[in-house]
Amino acid sequence: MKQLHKQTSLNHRREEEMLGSSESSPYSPKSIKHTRSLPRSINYLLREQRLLFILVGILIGSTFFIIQPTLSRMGPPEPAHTFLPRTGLARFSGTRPRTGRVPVGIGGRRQRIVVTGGAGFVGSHLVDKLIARGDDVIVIDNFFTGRKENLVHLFGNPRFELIRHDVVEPILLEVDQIYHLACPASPVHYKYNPVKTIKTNVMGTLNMLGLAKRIGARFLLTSTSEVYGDPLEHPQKETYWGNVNPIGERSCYDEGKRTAETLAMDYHRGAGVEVRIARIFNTYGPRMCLDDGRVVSNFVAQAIRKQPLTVYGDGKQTRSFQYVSDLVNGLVALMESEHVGPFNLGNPGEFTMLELAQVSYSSSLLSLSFVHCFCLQLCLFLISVRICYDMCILFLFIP
Ligand SMILES: O=c1ccn([C@@H]2O[C@H](COP(=O)(O)OP(=O)(O)O[C@H]3OC[C@@H](O)[C@H](O)[C@H]3O)[C@@H](O)[C@H]2O)c(=O)[nH]1
Repeated sequence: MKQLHKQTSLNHRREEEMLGSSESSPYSPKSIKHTRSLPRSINYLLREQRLLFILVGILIGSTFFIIQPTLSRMGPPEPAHTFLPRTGLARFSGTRPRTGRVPVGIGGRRQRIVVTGGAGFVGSHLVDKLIARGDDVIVIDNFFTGRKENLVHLFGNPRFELIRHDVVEPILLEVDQIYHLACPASPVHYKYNPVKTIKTNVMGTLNMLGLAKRIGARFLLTSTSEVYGDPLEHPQKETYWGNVNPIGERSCYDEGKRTAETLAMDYHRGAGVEVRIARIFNTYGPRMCLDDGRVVSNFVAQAIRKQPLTVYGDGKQTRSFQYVSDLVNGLVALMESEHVGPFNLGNPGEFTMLELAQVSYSSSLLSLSFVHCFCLQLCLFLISVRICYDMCILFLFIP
């Protein structure tokens, strides 16, 4: 401590001496530099028209920065499929620019879309379509019936995000469109926990409609043909109000979806939310679970396992079946249209469950006979190759 103190005092003294000497000298190096460098820099600027070049450079730079935002607004025309929301924010801000305010560096033309239930059978096909056309897609799913395998091919895609979230809880996101699919749809699954099913339909739809209202997004509800209950009219038009049992085993789904439709229309009429309502009829296609419990997957699973096909009741009840890609095209077309709905999405051709069973049975026979045929031909080919080989050995090497 002592030594340190000593050194400090010595240094202090040296500094004082240096300061004193510089003050006492009338020509300190600093002041000389200052007085001489100022006119020299001005001279340098004025020589060889340097100042002129600097001014011209500033002029060109400012012109570019003034004109550039105007040019970026005059971008190429939007592709036919893009939709830009005209509600919500437009009402609050009077005249909303078509692309909205987007941070620098983000392409303002792409749409940001939420798909609830996007890891499910229909949802994952919808996500594929939206990603393929160039949109940014956020999937919300609680994986009750949805599976990550349905979306695993999109995991590396920078325009895709997956959030594990249950729609019965609120969530805040900034998007242009909301496709609301989240709800178990197979009778086996929705009857498994009926209270949860109706909660998902009511609370989940309420939360997503609240989000749509808050951010000015367009909202599409995937309702169901089951809102017609046990219909007394065939085929069912959208104007038919249905024949639904409010206390039955299926009511959690039927009445849940009917309430969801009511909520959508109330938000539309009361809060000006742009809604679309699709009533989806029976659908089939890839990514249906074999244990889904619906008639198509049941028949396929039974045919593969060579079990008898189970037809419930007398088998005379009719259904129509559409392929999943047709449904997805319909959902997107409805979202982009001006039709609020409700709008039936299905195949117009109906047939009975007995007819479906017959078709499934003949198809399974066909596929079996094809496999058998192929195996038989393969065996014959291998046997003939072996015979040729033996014959060659016999004639060439045996004297
Ligand atoms: O193994 C089976 C399964 C089902 N069925 C019958 O096949 C018919 C279709 O039943 P599904 O379970 O496939 O589907 P449902 O038509 O009852 O409900 C469906 O309707 C439309 C969608 O929106 C709903 O998500 C879905 O629940 C019913 O009459 C059912 O009794 C069989 O005969 N055998």
